[in-house]
Amino acid sequence: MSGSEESGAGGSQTLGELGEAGVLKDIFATLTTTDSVLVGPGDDTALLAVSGPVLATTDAMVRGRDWLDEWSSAHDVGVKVVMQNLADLAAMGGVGTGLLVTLIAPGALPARWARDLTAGIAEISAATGVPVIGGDLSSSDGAVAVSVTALGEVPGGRAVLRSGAEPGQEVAVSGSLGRSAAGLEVLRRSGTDGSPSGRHTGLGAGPGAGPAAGWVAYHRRPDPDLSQGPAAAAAGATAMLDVSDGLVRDGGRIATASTVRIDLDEAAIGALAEEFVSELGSAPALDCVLTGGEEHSLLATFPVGTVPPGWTVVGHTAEAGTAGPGVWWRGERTTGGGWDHFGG
Ligand SMILES: Nc1ncnc2c1ncn2[C@@H]1O[C@H](COP(=O)(O)OP(=O)(O)OP(=O)(O)O)[C@@H](O)[C@H]1O
Ligand SMILES: Cc1ncc(C[n+]2csc(CCOP(=O)(O)O)c2C)c(N)n1
Ligand SMILES: [Mg+2]
Repeated sequence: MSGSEESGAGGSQTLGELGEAGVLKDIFATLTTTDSVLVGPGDDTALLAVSGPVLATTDAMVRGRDWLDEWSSAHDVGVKVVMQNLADLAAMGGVGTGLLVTLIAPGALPARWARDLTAGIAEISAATGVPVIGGDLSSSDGAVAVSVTALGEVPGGRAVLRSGAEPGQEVAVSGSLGRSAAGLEVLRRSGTDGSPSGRHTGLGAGPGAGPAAGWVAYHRRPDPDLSQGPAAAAAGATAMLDVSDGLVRDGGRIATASTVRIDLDEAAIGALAEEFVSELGSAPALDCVLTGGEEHSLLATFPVGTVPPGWTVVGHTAEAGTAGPGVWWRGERTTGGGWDHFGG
């Protein structure tokens, strides 16, 4: 949001100086709406017209845990935290109807950062047609956290749960795997010491050139094809989720919820890893595909022969058997890897 970064009341102002009303005024000025928003931001609650069952999900990002200021701009964080939520809606076969945004930050935070965050949120909101309908502000002694709650609906009328997979079905992914993790790895290798190569410039995709720059850009602002959620539901997907914590960990969630075994296809996974091999090496490349989080591509199961166009088959389901539900790779159950906020 280059425009408002330069406009407004000076570039060095803090949230404390702007005050709550000032911050809200800035935020409201950037927002767009839709016909189903009967009352938008500014009252005690929003009022939404809905025509059926409502999807509800929430996802938060915390500075130092989910992003580093050296690697991601506030605009990146805004885009990403909304996309995480919209991907969860898509993973049910749904689309968004409204977003609630909470910002918790110290008074010393530059107002420019909050404006840039809001610009990122407003940009993805406008691009996807999902309006911000409200939110909350609170302060902290230093932590910065952004939480988004998304409401949605299921256009096809059938929400796709994690629990519907059956033995003998195909397991497929709607887009890339490992790009966000590869981008994070490129950023890690470039360092966080403030050197020019490790700094977010806000201009290009960041460190590296060619494909690596694309992975970094994807890590900062994931761009999964959200339309594949409703498309998969319409095609008869039996189970679905978005890959936020890694193929193995998230695949395990479908396996457990559905009581099936998922066998990953070595050739298909190897082909997806190929993109990363020359830059990262073979083992890290494979690791990105198997355990990389924050991708937000959709992972779904389909009866054989019904996988929709644009999806890549990465495995199949089988009876859980005496070993129980789980994900199998190269003939063995795999449990390790993937993201866990508390390290489990
Ligand atoms: N603090 C909480 N209180 C109540 N329910 C929670 C809480 N945290 C998570 N859940 C629920 O647990 C389930 C798993 O949450 P999780 O955040 O892992 O979702 P996910 O879709 O697997 O991951 P992601 O949020 O990265 O997309 C969800 O149904 C979520 O609503
Ligand atoms: C500085 C920094 N370190 C690590 C990561 C990686 N990371 C953070 S949360 C997450 C999984 C999804 O979380 P959730 O399940 O809450 O949506 C991953 C893979 C990052 N983005 N930035
Ligand atoms: Mg999810």
